[in-house]
Amino acid sequence: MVVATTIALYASPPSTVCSTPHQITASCDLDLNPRSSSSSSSTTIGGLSLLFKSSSPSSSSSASHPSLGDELPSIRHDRTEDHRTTLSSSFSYSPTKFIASSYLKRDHHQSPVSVLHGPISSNNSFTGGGSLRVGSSRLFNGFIRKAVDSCVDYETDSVLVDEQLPFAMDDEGEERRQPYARNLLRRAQLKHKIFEDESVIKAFYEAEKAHRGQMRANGDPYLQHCVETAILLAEIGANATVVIAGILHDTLDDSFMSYDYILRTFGSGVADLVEGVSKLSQLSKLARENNTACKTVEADRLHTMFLAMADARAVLIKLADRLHNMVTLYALPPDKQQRFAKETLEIFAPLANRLGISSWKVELENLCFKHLHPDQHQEMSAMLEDSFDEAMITLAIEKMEQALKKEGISYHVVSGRHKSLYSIYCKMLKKKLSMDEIHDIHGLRLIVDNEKDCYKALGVVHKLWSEVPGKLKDYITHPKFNGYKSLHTVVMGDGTIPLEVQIRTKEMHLQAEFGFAAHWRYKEGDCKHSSFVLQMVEWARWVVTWHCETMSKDICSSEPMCSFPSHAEDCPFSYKPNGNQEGPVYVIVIENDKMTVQEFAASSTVSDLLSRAGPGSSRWSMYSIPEKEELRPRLNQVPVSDLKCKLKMGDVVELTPAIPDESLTEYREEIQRMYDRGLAFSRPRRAAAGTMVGWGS
Ligand SMILES: Nc1nc2c(ncn2[C@@H]2O[C@H](COP(=O)(O)OP(=O)(O)OP(=O)(O)O)[C@@H](O)[C@H]2O)c(=O)[nH]1
Ligand SMILES: Nc1ncnc2c1ncn2[C@@H]1O[C@H](COP(=O)(O)OP(=O)(O)OP(=O)(O)O)[C@@H](O)[C@H]1O
Repeated sequence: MVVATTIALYASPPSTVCSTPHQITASCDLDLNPRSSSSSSSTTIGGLSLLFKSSSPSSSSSASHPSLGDELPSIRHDRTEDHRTTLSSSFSYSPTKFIASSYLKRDHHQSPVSVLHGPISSNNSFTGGGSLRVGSSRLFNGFIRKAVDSCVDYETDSVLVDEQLPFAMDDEGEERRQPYARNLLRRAQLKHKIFEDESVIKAFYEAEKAHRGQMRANGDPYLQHCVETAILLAEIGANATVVIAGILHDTLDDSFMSYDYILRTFGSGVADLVEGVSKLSQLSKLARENNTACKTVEADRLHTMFLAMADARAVLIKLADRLHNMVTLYALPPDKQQRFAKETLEIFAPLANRLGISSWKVELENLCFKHLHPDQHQEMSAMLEDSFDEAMITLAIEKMEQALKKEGISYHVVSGRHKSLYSIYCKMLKKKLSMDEIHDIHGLRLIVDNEKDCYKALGVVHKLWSEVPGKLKDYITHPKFNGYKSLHTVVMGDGTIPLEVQIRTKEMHLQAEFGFAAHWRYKEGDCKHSSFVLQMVEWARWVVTWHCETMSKDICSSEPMCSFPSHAEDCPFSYKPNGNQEGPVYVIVIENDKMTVQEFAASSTVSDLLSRAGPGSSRWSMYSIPEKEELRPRLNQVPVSDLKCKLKMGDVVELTPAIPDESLTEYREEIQRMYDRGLAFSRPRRAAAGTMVGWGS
């Protein structure tokens, strides 16, 4: 059965809600009525809202987002009834968003990457059928194409998708042998057409073989985790390469499967991504074991390192992996739950935020909150279950639309959101407020054409609802220090619930989502990010956004609505992977079982690192290293053989590898000899002899 899939992107805030699995989308022209025979789900990415609308005779369920978590069991979907829910029974949490947009009326000749676009029609976009449509929009031909050239494997994608597979499928035989696997695959296929892709099916059976017999702590077959991870990726619009890498993401670490095998079977695009995820997993494990994430500076470096050292898509896979692990965290012992939740809150939720995948960020944060502060979580969930008023937001959007039309004010998007549980909790703590004093639990955002319309629309809002005195903020006349512009007001919505309304133009909105006043920076508070970090984040967001763009069958003649504000030719935030060699490198240094994340200037070498470690802190001389490999510092687990070797982002340098007990005497002697030479080297340098291997500094 062919399922037509439409991907729509809206300029709306990332969705945040914790009381309901329903997404409600209001629209003037398109049939986005949740009760119609189409099903849809939304998520946000790159600050964009993505609406996946899938019209299929079988999709009879109401519009719903695939839900995650188990905040509010009373509204849990029956997984047998709703094929949009994820496979695990513990999933029920879902963000909600309310969007009404005159953009829905726009034709489909638009680049889906633009932040303020309406829906992009894209039949079969999940099948990856046809080659990837790189360069189909001017915007894409320009900056993004250049920026991602070196890291996105669109060639590989198209090969995978278009050509005959270089292997014989034996899935029928496999199916007979592993009926549970067949069921798992069928259910994944019901959720996403991409799971009907031959290469994805092949990956599924490879993963099944690789993980056969392995079980998760919650009793599920391991394969289930691989599929759930891939489903999460498919849900944000990932293409076959990423979904395949998602299915195989644990094979390098947890099975017999080798990089070479993945390379031969699926190509370098998939193999490199799986390797990237494996490296991220190792780093994250190191950080977790060393509590590194608790230290702000180091956590910050880790965020940047994650984005910089791997293709941003590997980070996406790692995030999906972590999200599913968080959903099933209940199955681990309490101390592990705490460690994982802490690390997720400190590393992965901010990463999701930086990448603009707010629905994942919200889900991760709420799950962490639940594990780290179960009492507060429960108390707040109960309170919010009463106070969240979904219908009020839908109604308010409708009223606003009607009033704007009546006044002849054209608008682009009216969107609404509930504030997430965790966000409310943080705001209460930060501002020492009670829940009643938080006035933006319910919020609307209106995006209009020009500044004049902002003020006109404000008048409309104040006519519709009564203004809460003292809450009007005119950041247009008086922009914030970071350049943030918008009008904010709080009104009493229908009933007694306050409603925050933000009104801005497209340009102001782009500034608020990306660039200097970007929401992720606002949320990270006072951190002073170097321009390198800012560029890295913007670049990673672009890679991710670009990646989604390729998912949609863009129309070649599409004219970008407005270009990304911070990525003009001379934009200081435009990260150029090849051009910008000046950024620092972050390296993990392990010495005496202590891990630090250190920053080095670009082009620094192992020798620079050793000299920083200093003679007192390490037994290595910066000029020479022992002949015995076991005694050498290790760079990414390999004994260093060249002190001039350049450090790369994310390298792991072990200064004090474990020495086997039985050889201690022998090693001590060698260390002593090395010290003697090291001292000699601090005077005029001479060639190392005997057991030493000499390297120039
Ligand atoms: N992207 C971005 N959004 C911002 C920024 N500053 C404020 N906002 C948005 O505007 C909302 C309210 O900000 P303000 O009106 O300044 O309110 P406040 O005094 O900080 O706090 P409350 O009034 O308690 O919400 C925030 O919840 C954000 O959604 C910014 O610098 N960047
Ligand atoms: N009034 C609103 N209408 C629509 N979306 C909003 C509104 N206010 C914030 N958002 C968006 O909701 C998402 C979640 O934001 P969140 O509620 O966590 O923080 P915030 O309200 O922006 O900031 P703070 O917690 O400091 O008040 C963000 O993408 C934000 O841009």
